[in-house]
Amino acid sequence: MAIRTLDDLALDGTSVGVRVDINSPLGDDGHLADDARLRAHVDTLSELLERGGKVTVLAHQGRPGGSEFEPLEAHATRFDELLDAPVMYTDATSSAGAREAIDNLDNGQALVLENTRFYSEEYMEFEPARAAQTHLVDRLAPHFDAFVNDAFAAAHRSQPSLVGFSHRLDAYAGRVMEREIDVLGNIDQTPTPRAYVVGGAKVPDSIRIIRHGIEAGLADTILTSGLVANVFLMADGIDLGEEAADYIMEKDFWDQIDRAAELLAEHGDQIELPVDVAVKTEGKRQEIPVQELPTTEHGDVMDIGSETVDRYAECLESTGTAILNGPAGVFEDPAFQRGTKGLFQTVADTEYSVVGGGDTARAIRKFGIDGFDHVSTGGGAALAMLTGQSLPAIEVLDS
Ligand SMILES: Nc1ncnc2c1ncn2[C@@H]1O[C@H](COP(=O)(O)OP(=O)(O)OP(=O)(O)O)[C@@H](O)[C@H]1O
Ligand SMILES: O=C(O)[C@H](O)COP(=O)(O)O
Repeated sequence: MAIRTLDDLALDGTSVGVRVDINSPLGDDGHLADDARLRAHVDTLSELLERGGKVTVLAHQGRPGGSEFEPLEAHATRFDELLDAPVMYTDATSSAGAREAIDNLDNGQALVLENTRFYSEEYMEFEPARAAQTHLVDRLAPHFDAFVNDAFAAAHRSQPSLVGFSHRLDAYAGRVMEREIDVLGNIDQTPTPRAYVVGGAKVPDSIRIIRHGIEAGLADTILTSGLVANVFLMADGIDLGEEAADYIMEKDFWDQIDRAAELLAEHGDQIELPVDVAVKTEGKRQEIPVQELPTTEHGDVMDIGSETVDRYAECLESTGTAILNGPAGVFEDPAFQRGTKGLFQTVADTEYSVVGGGDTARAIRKFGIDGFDHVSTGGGAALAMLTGQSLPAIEVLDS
């Protein structure tokens, strides 16, 4: 891949359109509940500003109709605090007013445009050449001298602001994009043996990651946890009880039990399942060996048990690379954090560790776990890369 980076971009009063991904969880009153994605882009934006660029930031927040579909004013205010340069905001994306604000920027000043998804074409996916003709790109491109894409977390979307500008302007990867491509695009070069530590609740995605990891020869061992492990346990013939079965049914994951059974039949020697689990009994955590399931009084299976954490830790001791996606349990509930905390700490202590997933990254921050070699900013994008798919917004940067 030949992707130009900020090292290849000469800046001297240059007007740069920069696509970032600052799509963030919002509090009830619309404030930013987590600014991690904004902080991730500080290096790229500071570098462009310090080197004399006139920086216009494009980004989305939420999805049309969703509760987090909000303006970017709070994001602009936070950038103003995080960056050593003035950051302005305009509540327009490509109107005459927005274009005038871009043209009025001085060297070293930044402007955040309004949520790109307030404009309807932005929530559609196009071939890059067609995306370059959309109104948003058509109106803004003449006001930029160059385009920087730093929005790795949205790189799996072929939406206008992500793939269109690269057809009209010289395009470069920002520092976040560069590092993500470097790490996730070179997983096959990391120390072996490799373990995929797969948990969380997106069972179909996880099963795709596991199959690709094994079949592409990337993963030597799979350590399952979270809801993913529950599905594998059921596929292995374990009766988890009525509540767990109802939950799998409610999530429409019934057919995933067959997918998991196929994987166990083909590659069972590489896939580890929990030996004990934590359930909710009268509101409290209770750990039960898997062989003792189902018990009549317990509720849903909410976490992996301590014995499983120890066994997985032993396995990771001889692992060169651990790739982690998905919490080991319902970590939002204090009674079911133990598995996630224990397992994540062990992964962080592995020789080389890579982490992907929005909730996974949130759990890491919540528990203050340090020591990972790479924490991806991407959820769906990291997942797409780990399953060997090519990402449209990265493809168009390849010159
Ligand atoms: N045993 C379980 N039963 C039900 N839910 C679980 C279980 N274990 C973990 N979870 C849930 O999984 C969710 C996170 O899983 P998910 O697959 O979305 O992670 P991620 O890939 O890091 O996140 P994102 O989707 O934001 O990229 C958490 O909300 C957690 O409560
Ligand atoms: O949060 C994400 O994964 C990215 O910002 C992409 O958002 P989307 O799934 O709404 O396109």
